[in-house]
Amino acid sequence: MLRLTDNHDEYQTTADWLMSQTKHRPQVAIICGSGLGMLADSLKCQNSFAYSDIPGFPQSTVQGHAGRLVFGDLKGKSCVCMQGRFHMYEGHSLLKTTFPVRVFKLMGVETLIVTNAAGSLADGFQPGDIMIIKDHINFPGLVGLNPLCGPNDEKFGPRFPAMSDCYDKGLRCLVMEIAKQIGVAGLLQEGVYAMVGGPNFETIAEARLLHRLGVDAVGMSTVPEVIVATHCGLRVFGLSLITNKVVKSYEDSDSVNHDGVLEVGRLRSQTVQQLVTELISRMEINNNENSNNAS
Ligand SMILES: O=P(O)(O)O[C@@H]1C[C@H](O)[C@@H](CO)O1
Ligand code: HPA
Repeated sequence: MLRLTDNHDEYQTTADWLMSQTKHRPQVAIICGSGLGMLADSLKCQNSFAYSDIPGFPQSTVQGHAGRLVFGDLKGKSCVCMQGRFHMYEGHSLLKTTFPVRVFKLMGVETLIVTNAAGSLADGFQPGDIMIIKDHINFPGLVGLNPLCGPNDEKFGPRFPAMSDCYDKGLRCLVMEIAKQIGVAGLLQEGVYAMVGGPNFETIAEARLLHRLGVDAVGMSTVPEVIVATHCGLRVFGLSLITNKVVKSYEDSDSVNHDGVLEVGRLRSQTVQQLVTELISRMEINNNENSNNAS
């Protein structure tokens, strides 16, 4: 079993170090998926840190994940943006892949926005569509690979957290509204994201299985971050950029590759950025600066 040695002090040490290096006290955290690192570009008054300079932080090894933490202001809200996330297939434990989420909680963040690149199973979805995540299936979790395995840290949350409403409904409706107002509603979908372990893409038999199980989009990340965020009481919103259709037919000669995934990220970067910027601008924040109950 992958374990899992982090303790509360390790998160606190990293949070304290960051708060000693920046004046920003973020209310919103954004995790950028493959090829979506430009989400940090809209932040004003930036302070940025290479992951390699942050005590306790894991390192990004995947192309399209720059490995930088960017603090800044966006439309009156203080934000922190991860340009690069950590994946289980890189060799990190699941708890390590979610390390920043608890650090953000200790810094006072109350809302987490997760983004990813994903392949579509749903028949009506096209590459370039943007899927609001309504729910997820945690395939690694179904066989016991869950970031919450091991001793529970009650300071963060309960032993048995509910996951039936982890993607905030109010924020999902708000993004639908925004999409209509900025004229991109035609690109928007809503659906179920499934996490698989990767790093290989799916076989055709696996793709057919996922399709039958009701998966709309599949990827290799996000779910552990959402579980840890929900466990510690963060409000969560998630977007999948559909970068490819998952091949479901033996007759189909298409095949997916990471460069193609990054290319669709570049093509849709502006629209994703617009949606996330407007969401942050319009979302309500409790302004509970550093009044979290996890410290
Ligand atoms: O970090 P995300 O989930 O956006 O990355 C996806 C899944 C793999 O890491 C990679 C495959 O192209 O993109
Ligand atoms: N499968 C899994 N992960 C992915 C895909 C895919 O087709 N596209 C982007 N990330």
